Amino acid sequence: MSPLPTPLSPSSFATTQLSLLAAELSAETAATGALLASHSPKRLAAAGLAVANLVLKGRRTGVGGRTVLELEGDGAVGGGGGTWDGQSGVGVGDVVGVREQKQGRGGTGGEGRGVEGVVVRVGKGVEVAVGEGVAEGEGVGEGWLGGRLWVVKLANEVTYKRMNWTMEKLEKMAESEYTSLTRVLFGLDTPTPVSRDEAQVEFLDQTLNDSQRDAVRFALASREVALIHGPPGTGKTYTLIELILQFVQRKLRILVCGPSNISVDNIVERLAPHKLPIIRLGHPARLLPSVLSHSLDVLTQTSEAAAIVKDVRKEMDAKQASIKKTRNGRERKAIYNDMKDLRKEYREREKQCVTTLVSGSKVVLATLHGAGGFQLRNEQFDVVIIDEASQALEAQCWIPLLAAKKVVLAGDHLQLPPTIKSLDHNIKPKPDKAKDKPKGAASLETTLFDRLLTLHGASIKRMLTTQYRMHEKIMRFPSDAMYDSQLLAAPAVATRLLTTLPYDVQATDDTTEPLVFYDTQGGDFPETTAPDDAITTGKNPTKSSLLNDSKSNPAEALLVRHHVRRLIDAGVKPEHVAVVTPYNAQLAYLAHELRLRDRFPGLELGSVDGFQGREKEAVVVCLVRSNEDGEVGFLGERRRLNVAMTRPKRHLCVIGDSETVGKGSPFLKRWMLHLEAEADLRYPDLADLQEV
Ligand SMILES: Nc1ncnc2c1ncn2[C@@H]1O[C@H](COP(=O)(O)OP(=O)(O)OP(=O)(O)O)[C@@H](O)[C@H]1O
Repeated sequence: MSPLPTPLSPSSFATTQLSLLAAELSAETAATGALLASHSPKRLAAAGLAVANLVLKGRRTGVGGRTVLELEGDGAVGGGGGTWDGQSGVGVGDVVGVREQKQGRGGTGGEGRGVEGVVVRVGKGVEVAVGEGVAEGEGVGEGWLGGRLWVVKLANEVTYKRMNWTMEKLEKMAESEYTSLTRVLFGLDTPTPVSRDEAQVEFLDQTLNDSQRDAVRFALASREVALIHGPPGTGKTYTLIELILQFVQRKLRILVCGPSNISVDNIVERLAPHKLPIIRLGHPARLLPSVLSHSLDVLTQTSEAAAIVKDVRKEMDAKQASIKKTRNGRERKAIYNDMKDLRKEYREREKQCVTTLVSGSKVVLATLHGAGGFQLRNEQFDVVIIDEASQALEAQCWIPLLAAKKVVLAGDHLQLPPTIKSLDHNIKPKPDKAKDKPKGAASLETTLFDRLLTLHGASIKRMLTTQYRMHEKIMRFPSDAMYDSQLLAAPAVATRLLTTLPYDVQATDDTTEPLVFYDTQGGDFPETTAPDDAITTGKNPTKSSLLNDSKSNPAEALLVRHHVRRLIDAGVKPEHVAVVTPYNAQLAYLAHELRLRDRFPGLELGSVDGFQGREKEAVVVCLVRSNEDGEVGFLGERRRLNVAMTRPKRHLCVIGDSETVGKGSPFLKRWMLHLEAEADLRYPDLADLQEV
């Protein structure tokens, strides 16, 4: 990352962001369009981008009067092969298309009728709240919705609107309008130095460790900006809860945001027991059930403040009933007019109710996107806290920041940044948009967290150093290679093994060993490039390849199966084991060729990127790359490897070719040497891995 000029003009920053965002949306739309045009629903499903072979089981009216389609796997087709298994890449909150799945061979995802909607639930099936396009009477057994269906992720243009609006506002802002926070965040001013005396704090939670206390003190004392750097498992959220309580004690009003609903709900859940007046903004369908009692939408119907709304609702219902009774045209018209007035009154009272609820809350929580809603338009906050800030686009962070006085960002810039499609050279934005991309501009991958560290240096940051997740031996390499050897394993986790799980696990070579390395060097475990219909048909040179020359390694996949079986045979529950690999083609191979999930129900298979923020008792990491040229592709991104190796609590098993991988980068070389020296090193024999 090259250092950004200091200081940076907010207006030219905004101009650059607007072009980058336009290129990103265009890349996202182009990628979706190309995939749909060139692949069958089944292939897209196999790659985790869609769910195929569904049927409509029912429909109901959801929150906000929207139609919710309840879809389930088609029993006639049987399991596997791309049917819904609860673990595809489609998740709650995603914008998706529900489409007719044409029968027969050769059909692509671009064919068939469809509607757009938002996923509101996933589980055995998938539920989608749809917008326009589903006829009222259309339902099970009728129209195209009565046939076989599939669900595919689409580009979400809505998420760009608020970012664009925010950047346009910043672009046009006169210098005299900049807040002191804005000036500091662009390096026009330096942050006010923090004096030690200001930072006397009586901690409410006595269990906070020293680095957590330091971070809280610093974030309380800083005037404009504080970064809390939380490496994996170091209690970032734990620390933020104390910080929020301390701010509230100081009579400050707080807005807490995160890039995803789950990041926000995580905080709501942990804040709830403290009985503060808190409000969670956001569509109830997208919130965790456990936080619904704090949802603004729900409170607008159930709280005391909601009484004024209820009265009008009753009157409206009564009028509605009286319309049915009267046949006189003039009377009807009069009632309709009354209804119109009542509806207006209803909306006004609802707005008033929202204002009462929001302004009465000490802590408001919303996604970064949600913070741009009408509910917060005239609200002032003393501090904005952004959790998982290194997973958020900077333009997204500015949605709550334009009017803020102070910001606390929590995150880890040494894990993966948000995924940026326009950086993927396999996806070409439309030619007319491509020219908008400014030369040498910062990338969307540079987060606010990164940029501020480069701009103001480590003095605006405090790092949490005790981790509560990994066995000491699992932690050692990431600590040394990524975090300046600063991590410490909390005593409760430092020596934890699978054999001390709270159920019976046999002591074996695997369960008593926190770090295992199967070195597949020697050429018996070669990688392969996923066969891809976009490549093999070669009909259209612009169309996108489904797995983007994703790699798989069938022999290493057998080794994964072998190791997972050994763990499970020793008594480890499948739900306590995850297999993580950077390559989607390998995931598809494990899921569909070896059918690992069917064999070991509860076992989780995931991509490294998708597993960020998660943890498991035992994790098998399969590196896949094995070739003579020492090509490692995106294994070369050390933040990705850092995420992969910091997910397990008690057992990490790495499967990889040390010869190939070690050539990839100095970081990978160092990791391979570390594993050879410190792990239980095994040289597998392909002959032992066949199915028995
Ligand atoms: N001071 C502490 N004493 C005891 N346990 C702690 C302490 N701080 C954090 N923990 C525990 O460590 C675990 C991780 O905490 P938390 O979820 O807050 O971490 P995080 O840094 O937000 O996680 P992630 O790495 O997923 O971002 C939790 O189980 C939490 O209870």
